[in-house]
Amino acid sequence: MELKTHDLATLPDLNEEIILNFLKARYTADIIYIHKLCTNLNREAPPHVYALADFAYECLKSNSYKSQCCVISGESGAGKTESTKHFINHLIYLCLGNTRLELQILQVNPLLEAFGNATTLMNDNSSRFGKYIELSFYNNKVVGAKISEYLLEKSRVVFQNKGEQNFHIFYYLLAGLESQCEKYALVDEDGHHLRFNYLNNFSYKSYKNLKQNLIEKYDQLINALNYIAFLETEQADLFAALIGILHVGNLEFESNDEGYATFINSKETNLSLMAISELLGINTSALIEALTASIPTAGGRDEFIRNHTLEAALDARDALAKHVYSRLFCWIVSKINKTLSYERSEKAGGISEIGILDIYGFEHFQKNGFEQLCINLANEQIQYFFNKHIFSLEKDEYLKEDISSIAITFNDNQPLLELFMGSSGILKKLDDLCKLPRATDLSLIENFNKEFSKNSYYIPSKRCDLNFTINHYAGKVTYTGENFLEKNRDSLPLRVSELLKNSSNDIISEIFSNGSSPKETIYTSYTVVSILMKKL
Ligand SMILES: Nc1ncnc2c1ncn2[C@@H]1O[C@H](COP(=O)(O)OP(=O)(O)OP(=O)(O)O)[C@@H](O)[C@H]1O
Repeated sequence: MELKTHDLATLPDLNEEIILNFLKARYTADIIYIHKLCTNLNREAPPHVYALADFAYECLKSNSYKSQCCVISGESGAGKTESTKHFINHLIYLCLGNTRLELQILQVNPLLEAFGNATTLMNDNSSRFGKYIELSFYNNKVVGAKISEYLLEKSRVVFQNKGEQNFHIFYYLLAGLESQCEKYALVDEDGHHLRFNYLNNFSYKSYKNLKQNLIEKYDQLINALNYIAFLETEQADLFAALIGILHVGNLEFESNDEGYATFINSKETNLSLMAISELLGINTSALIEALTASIPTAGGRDEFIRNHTLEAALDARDALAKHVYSRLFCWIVSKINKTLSYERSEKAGGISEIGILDIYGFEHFQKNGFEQLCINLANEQIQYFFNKHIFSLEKDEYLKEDISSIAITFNDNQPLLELFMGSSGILKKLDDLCKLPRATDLSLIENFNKEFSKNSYYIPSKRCDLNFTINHYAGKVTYTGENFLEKNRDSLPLRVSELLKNSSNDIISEIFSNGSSPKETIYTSYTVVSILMKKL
């Protein structure tokens, strides 16, 4: 096929066949990524992510160092993360990138993807967090970078839906640390691979075919960690903590005659207990006590030790795993930021920034939970931002020029944002009910149905169940309110966090010594979406 144009939008007819033939022709001719075509606002440049990066860079230079922001959007699997990487790659190319800092910036993505991405039904490498990357420029050269991360999907650490996986890092470690399988208790006393409950869709049969690839990924990860200045001792503590999390998932409990949780003593659970003591560096008999009973807290409601039900013990166990993982993730990001930071005072005045926002795309699965609700709400925010800029501002422009005959209509999603984030909206109700000890997921959904049924964006279930449907800009999505309260509370028993604070694993004790991180308040969903809104 002869390529008459590089811009599909200029073709008179456009269908799937034409698009695929066009892409194949470009691929065969090897003209997909050519940096030099997209420089100095080249008029001949094709519509391309490189051309966009070039445009941002030129605006920054020509606009007296005016900072720029690029928002990348699209549904899950659309190519946002890949585009972000190409965008940054081209910016570095434009700065004639060859400094150590620039090479470090290029290593950030594989590192973050190992810890923050996972295989989902829609994408083998789906981002399970949102990120905003700011590159700082001084005299048109990159002098530093900063990453902000949002709303890591921590529930994935303890459970994955059918056909999905846990965060990539766990599989890289299983392959990469195989030669040290005894140290990490990856095999039992007969030398058989241990099965980890937190990798619920993982089978060692399929792992055999993937192993080589996973080892390569592990090696790349080590390179990236070394390059971004993670010390060897830090890497050892980090990996110990991560494998420790997998062993936490193998702690099992049962309900005794009185309805209280007791630890199941077995060969497997004892092996994991020993591994936890070694890897997470905590006293495991104190851990079992902390998972099966709460002690009174100063000013708290309880005066006596309260034994946990089986459900409460399992929740406490999973909360431990989720909190350790999410704090490790924050720790990694802050460590990266330290390496990539620069002395602001030295360069005061002439600094400008290009920011790139890449969040997880809109999701619509067969079963959608609290995580999908937060992700889709964040995407509604981005849609609102687009509407405002593309339609509203365009409309104002027309009116300014007295062109009133062109009717511009668009679906304004502001009422939907109000439904969620208004002062008596869904998120406020959720937070309010989280404070009531007797509230249940069912009473929460009943409350939603009572309050919001009249809102055209909210459709209650016809059955008396936990489902409700939201009329999103991208279509209707039915959510199940299962575990909404628990996930929004996101609390860690005090005794467990005390144990972690005193851990002999240096990273664990560090990340639990600084009190609760700001994101771990019960207002999780509300806060995160608000922060994102401010960024836009
Ligand atoms: N420019 C590209 N070149 C080649 N493959 C691509 C490109 N963009 C996307 N892909 C393919 O599509 C997959 C999904 O892309 P990507 O992870 O960037 O999607 P996303 O929009 O960030 O999704 P999510 O919201 O789930 O994170 C990639 O793993 C890759 O296989």
